[in-house]
Amino acid sequence: MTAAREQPLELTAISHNEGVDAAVSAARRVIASLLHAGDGSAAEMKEVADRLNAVADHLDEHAPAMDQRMVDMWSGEGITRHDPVTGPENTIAPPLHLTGKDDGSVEGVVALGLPYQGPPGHVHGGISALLLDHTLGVANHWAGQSGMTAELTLRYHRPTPLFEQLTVTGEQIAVDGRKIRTRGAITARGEVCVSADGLFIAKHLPRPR
Ligand SMILES: CCCCCCCCCCCCCC(=O)SCCNC(=O)CCNC(=O)[C@H](O)C(C)(C)COP(=O)(O)OP(=O)(O)OC[C@H]1O[C@@H](n2cnc3c(N)ncnc32)[C@H](O)[C@@H]1OP(=O)(O)O
Repeated sequence: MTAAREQPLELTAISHNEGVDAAVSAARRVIASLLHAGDGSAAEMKEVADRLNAVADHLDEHAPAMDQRMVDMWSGEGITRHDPVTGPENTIAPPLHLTGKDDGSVEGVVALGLPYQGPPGHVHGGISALLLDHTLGVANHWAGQSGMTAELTLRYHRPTPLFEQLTVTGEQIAVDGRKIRTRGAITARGEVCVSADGLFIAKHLPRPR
C-alpha cells in the first residue's frame, strides 16, 4: 500500500516574494490598478507613465542581453519560472499553481481579476484556452510523455466567473506512438465552465544554448 503523501507534489514554481518575484507581484498590481483607472482618475497619468518608463529603462540597462536571457531561462530541468501561466517571473501569469496528484492527473487553483475579463464579470475565452493548454501540457509532463499542442478543442459550458476560485485540471488519457491525448477542465463552485480535449504530438524544440 502506498503511504499517503503529506505534501502535494509541486509542478509549478512558488513565488519567493523577494527579488524578481516581489517585483513581478508589484507589476501585477500595477496592471490591475491601471485597468480602467483612465482619465477620470485623480492620479496624474502622464507622471505615472514617466515613472513606469523609468523603471523599464532601469531594468533594461541592467539586464543581460536577450540571447543570454533565453539561455538562462532554459537552463536546468523541470519547473519553469518564466511561463505565462504559472511563472513567478512572468507578470502576465495569473499565476496558476499546479500540483501533481497520485492518480496521474494535475490540478491547480487560481482566481482571475479584471485583466482577464471577457464578457462582463467573466473570464475571456482565450484566457481559459491559455490555462487549459498549459495545464494539459503539464499533465503530459507529469504522466511522462509530453509534446507540442497540435489541436485543442474547447467547449465553453457556462461563463467562467472572475474573482472566484477556479479549479483547473488536466489528465493524460492515451498515448499512441507520437500522438498524445489529454483532457482537462475549468470548474467553479463544482460546475464545469470549460472542458478541453487536446492532441499533442511528441516533439521538442531545442533549447537555446
Ligand atoms: C515539472 C513540471 C514541468 C512542466 C513542463 C513544461 C510544461 C509546458 C507546458 C506547455 C504547454 C503549452 C504547449 C504549447 O504551447 S506548444 C505551442 C503550440 N503548438 C505549436 O506551436 C505546434 C506547431 N505545430 C507543429 O510543430 C507541428 O505541426 C506538430 C508538432 C503539431 C506536428 O508536426 P510533426 O512534423 O512533428 O508531425 P507529423 O506531421 O510527422 O505528424 C505526426 C502525426 O501527427 C498527426 N498530426 C500532426 N498534426 C496534427 C493535427 N494538427 N491534427 C491531427 N493530427 C495531426 C499527423 O497526421 C501524423 O499522424 P500519422 O499520419 O502518423 O497517423
